Amino acid sequence: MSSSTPAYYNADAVRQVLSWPLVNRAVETALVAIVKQDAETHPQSTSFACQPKRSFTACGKEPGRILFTMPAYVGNYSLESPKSPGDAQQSRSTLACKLVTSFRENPARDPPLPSIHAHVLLFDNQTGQLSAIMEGTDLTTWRTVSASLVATKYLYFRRFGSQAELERSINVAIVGCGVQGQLHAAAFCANFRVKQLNLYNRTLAKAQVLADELQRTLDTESETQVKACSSAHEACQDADVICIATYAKESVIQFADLKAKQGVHINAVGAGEVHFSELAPDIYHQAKVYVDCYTNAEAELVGLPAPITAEVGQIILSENYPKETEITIFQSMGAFLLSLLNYMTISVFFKVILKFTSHCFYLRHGLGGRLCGPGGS
Ligand SMILES: NC(=O)C1=CN([C@@H]2O[C@H](COP(=O)(O)OP(=O)(O)OC[C@H]3O[C@@H](n4cnc5c(N)ncnc54)[C@H](O)[C@@H]3O)[C@@H](O)[C@H]2O)C=CC1
Ligand SMILES: O=C(O)C1=NCCCC1
Repeated sequence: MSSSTPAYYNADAVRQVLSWPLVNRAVETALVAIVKQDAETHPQSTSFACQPKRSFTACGKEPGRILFTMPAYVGNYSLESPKSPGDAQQSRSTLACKLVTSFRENPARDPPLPSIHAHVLLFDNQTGQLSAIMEGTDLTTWRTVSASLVATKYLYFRRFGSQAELERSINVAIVGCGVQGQLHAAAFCANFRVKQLNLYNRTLAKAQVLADELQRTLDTESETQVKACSSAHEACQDADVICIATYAKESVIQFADLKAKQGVHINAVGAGEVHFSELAPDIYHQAKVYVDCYTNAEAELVGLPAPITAEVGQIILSENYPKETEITIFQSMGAFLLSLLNYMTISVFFKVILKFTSHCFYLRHGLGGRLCGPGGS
C-alpha cells in the first residue's frame, strides 16, 4: 500500500455490517484465541497474538475522563473454517490500535452525548503506515454486549446441557439502562429465550422508556414480559442472568438481592473508578469469577475480593462448565483483540485492505473462522 490517505469508515458504514451471528462468532473466536497458547499443546503453531495491557490517560484532574489506548498485533495467522478443517488460508498479520474515550458526564450534557467514543486505527504491518481509520463506538458497544452473550452461553447455559442456550427460558435483569444496558436488553431478547426482562436504572424514567420501547418492538408472539423496576432488588431477585453496566462507585447489588441458591450468572460490565465496584464484596465471596483476558485483569483487578477462576476461552476449550447452582461472574474488562477480530471480519464486507483481509472464504464458509497457526490449529 502506498502513502495514500487512509481509508475512513464512518459509523453508518460500520453499523450496516454489524449483526449478532457475525459479532458473536468473532468474539467467541477471539476469546479462545486470547487463551495463552501452551507450547506443549501447540508445538507447531507460529501464529502470534500480542495484546499488551491497555494504557489509561486521565484527562485533567477531574475524575471520570479517561483515554484508553488498546494496541494489538495478530501475527502470521490464518482463519480456518471448522466445516473444512485443514483448509487454512494464506497466513497474514494485522497491526492495530483502538482509542477509546470514556467521559462519564457526557449523557448529562445538553444535548446529551454518549459516555464512550472509539476509533480503530489499522496499520500496514510491513511499512507501519496508517491504512485505515474506522469509527469504533458501535463496534465497542456490540463487542462488549457480545462478550456478555458468549460468557452467558458458556458460563450459565452450558451447565444445563449442550443445547440449553436454545431450549431453556431465563429471567434477565439489566441494571443500568444507558448505552450498554439498552443493547444488552435488546441482544438478550434477540439471542436467547427470555421469559422476564427486568430493567433497573438510577432514574426510573429511563428504565421505563426502555421498557416501553422494547415491549413495542418485540414480536407480539414473544414470550418476553418487560418491566421497569424501582430497585435493584426488585429487578434481580428472580433473575437467572444479570447484566450490570453503570458507572457506580458503590455497589448496586448485594448478595441478598440474588436468587442465589438456584444458580445465577452475572455479567459485570461497567465500572466506577474501580472495575468491580458495582457488585458487593459478599457476592464475590460466594462466586466464581471469570475474565476475558488475564493480561488486563492482572493489571486492572488489583484488590478483587475473589480469585479469578479462568478466562472464558479456557472454559470454551475445556468444556469444564460451572455447576448448576453456582454463582458466576464474568468480569468484562474489554479486550481489544476482541474488537480486532471484529474488525478483521467486518473489513471482509467492505472488501478493502485486502492485505489484511484476503479471507474471502468467510463469504464462502460463513463466519466459522478459527484463529490458528499456518500449519493447522
Ligand atoms: N467492559 C467493557 O468492555 C466496557 C465497559 N463499559 C462500561 O460500562 C458502563 C456503562 O457504559 P455506558 O452504558 O456507555 O454508560 P451510560 O452513561 O450510557 O449509562 C450508564 C447508566 O447507568 C445508570 N447508573 C449510574 N449509576 C447507577 C446506579 N448506582 N444504579 C443504577 N443505575 C445507575 C445511569 O443512569 C445510566 O443510565 C461504564 O462503566 C463503562 O465504562 C463500556 C464499554 C465497554
Ligand atoms: O473498549 C473497551 O474495552 C472499553 N472498556 C472499558 C470502558 C471503556 C471501553
